[in-house]
Amino acid sequence: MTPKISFRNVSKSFPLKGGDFLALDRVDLDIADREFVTVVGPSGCGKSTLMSMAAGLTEPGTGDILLDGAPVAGPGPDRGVIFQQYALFPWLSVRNNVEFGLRLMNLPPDERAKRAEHAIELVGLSDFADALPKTLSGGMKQRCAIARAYAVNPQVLLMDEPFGALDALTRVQLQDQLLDTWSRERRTVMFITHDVDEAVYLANRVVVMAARPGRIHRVIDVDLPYPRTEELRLSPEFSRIRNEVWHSVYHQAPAA
Ligand SMILES: Nc1ncnc2c1ncn2[C@@H]1O[C@H](COP(=O)(O)OP(=O)(O)OP(=O)(O)O)[C@@H](O)[C@H]1O
Repeated sequence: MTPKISFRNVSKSFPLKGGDFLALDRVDLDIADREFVTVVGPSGCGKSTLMSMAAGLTEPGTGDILLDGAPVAGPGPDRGVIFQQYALFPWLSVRNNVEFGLRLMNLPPDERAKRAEHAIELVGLSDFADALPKTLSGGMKQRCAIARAYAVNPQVLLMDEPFGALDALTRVQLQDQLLDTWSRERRTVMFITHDVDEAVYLANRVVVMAARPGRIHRVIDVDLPYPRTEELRLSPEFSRIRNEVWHSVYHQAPAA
């Protein structure tokens, strides 16, 4: 089956004074349709650059990035992008923030309203649909950002440290919320995080990257059932995979 997203021999350099800096070196990765893949690795290993290329916001230097087998040629409504900073419009209510992306799709107003309503319900924000972002907690703002991405009905969600700014408890709650949303309306997800527990809890597979140059170090299968639960999080099987990921992040041999 054609992978949903493919990185084929992707390298990327950025110009630096006195020469180029190789940020990503020959990355090969296939992500299957409806798979949940998390990406971890040391700071500067190129996680955001990789995701930005899948989003069509950054061009690969060499190699190919394919979506359903066709080259990515810029951003598109088939990919929803969610960053750590909530990127909500402060003057718009939750409902209007969620509807914003739909306006660009030229949908009739009643269809727009219906879709926004559904996405807001999906992330559990129905009681706050008319609230302004400044009255919401960080977790609620991020749920609003997720609803906005979902409303456009993208096949792929690209999430760059979306819970990075949240406290530990809110973060865990949003992980459950995201998995609940994903299990009800499954999309292909590529999710970047610095948090090894989060990476294992969410994913089908964890991609561990290494730095200097940025590259894929290991891909670790998370052979644990969904729904993921607190019990599972505290289980020996979870610990085993978590330790394996932790070890491969923190004890990387330098590149040959
Ligand atoms: N536009 C740019 N110009 C020059 N260098 C860049 C640019 N974007 C990224 N880099 C460099 O490429 C490398 C990878 O950056 P990237 O942000 O992708 O890493 P990351 O793994 O997401 O880091 P972090 O975990 O700290 O967010 C870094 O060394 C960074 O300085």
